[in-house]
Amino acid sequence: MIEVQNLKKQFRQKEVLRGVSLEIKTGETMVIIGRSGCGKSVLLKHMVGLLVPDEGRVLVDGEDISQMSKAALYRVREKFGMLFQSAALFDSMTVGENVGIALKENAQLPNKEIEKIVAEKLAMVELPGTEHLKPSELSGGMRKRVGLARALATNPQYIFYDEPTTGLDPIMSDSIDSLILNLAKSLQVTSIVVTHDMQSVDKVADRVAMMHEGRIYFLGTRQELRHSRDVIVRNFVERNAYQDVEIEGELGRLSQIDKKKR
Ligand SMILES: Nc1ncnc2c1ncn2[C@@H]1O[C@H](COP(=O)(O)OP(=O)(O)OP(=O)(O)O)[C@@H](O)[C@H]1O
Repeated sequence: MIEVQNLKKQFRQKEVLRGVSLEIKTGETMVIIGRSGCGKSVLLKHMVGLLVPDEGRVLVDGEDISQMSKAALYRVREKFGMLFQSAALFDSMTVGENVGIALKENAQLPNKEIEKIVAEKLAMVELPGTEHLKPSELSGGMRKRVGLARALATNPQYIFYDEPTTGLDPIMSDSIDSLILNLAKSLQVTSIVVTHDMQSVDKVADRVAMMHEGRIYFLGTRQELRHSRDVIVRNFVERNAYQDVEIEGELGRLSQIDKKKR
């Protein structure tokens, strides 16, 4: 279980997290949504110990990772698999080498064993037998799958996905969502997914946390999200980004009229 408690983070003058609290239960898929720049990635980075909070803390299975030593954090991170937005593959290495990199660095396994695990993980992401390819030979969707196979290599308990479907066409996005769903079921991992993509929310989320103005504004199941009558939630869900601009424009116009009257 991951417990985020009253997390605050400021960059220069900008308060990005203003007291975020969130519990992610073992085995669930939590999807974090919110408008661009609202702090989703910053929250995710705190959860994996890449950022240190100004206030508050993050507990992973009861251990506070916020102030941990590097060595202790390294041990906790062995529970994590991370799929970053860009998939972050090394272009000079083959697919097989990319997937096996953590096993080579940490586990000190014999090469034959590493090859076996790499083949198994590539099969899990439906890319069997692609070990010899170079990342430059892959499509965007395939790169994400390889990134996911690499995240799975060390048998993580928690998988973090940062915008897993961004930049992919709808069919490719859907197949990545299916994969997230299948892995969550078959491996019983806890998944944390940051996304803008409402199709993904509908497909994979057990619960949804929507961030707004540095806090968790909505927390509930995907059905509750769909049925919410809250204007800010509705705006996001219906992708009605223009409405905010219209409201702001309208308020600006009204305040001008008000000034003239005075
Ligand atoms: N290391 C940093 N230094 C300074 N500012 C940062 C840093 N990391 C993030 N920010 C700022 O924090 C805010 C939130 O960024 P974040 O990447 O978490 O947004 P996001 O919700 O993930 O957006 P998107 O959906 O566009 O990826 C932004 O204004 C960003 O510029």
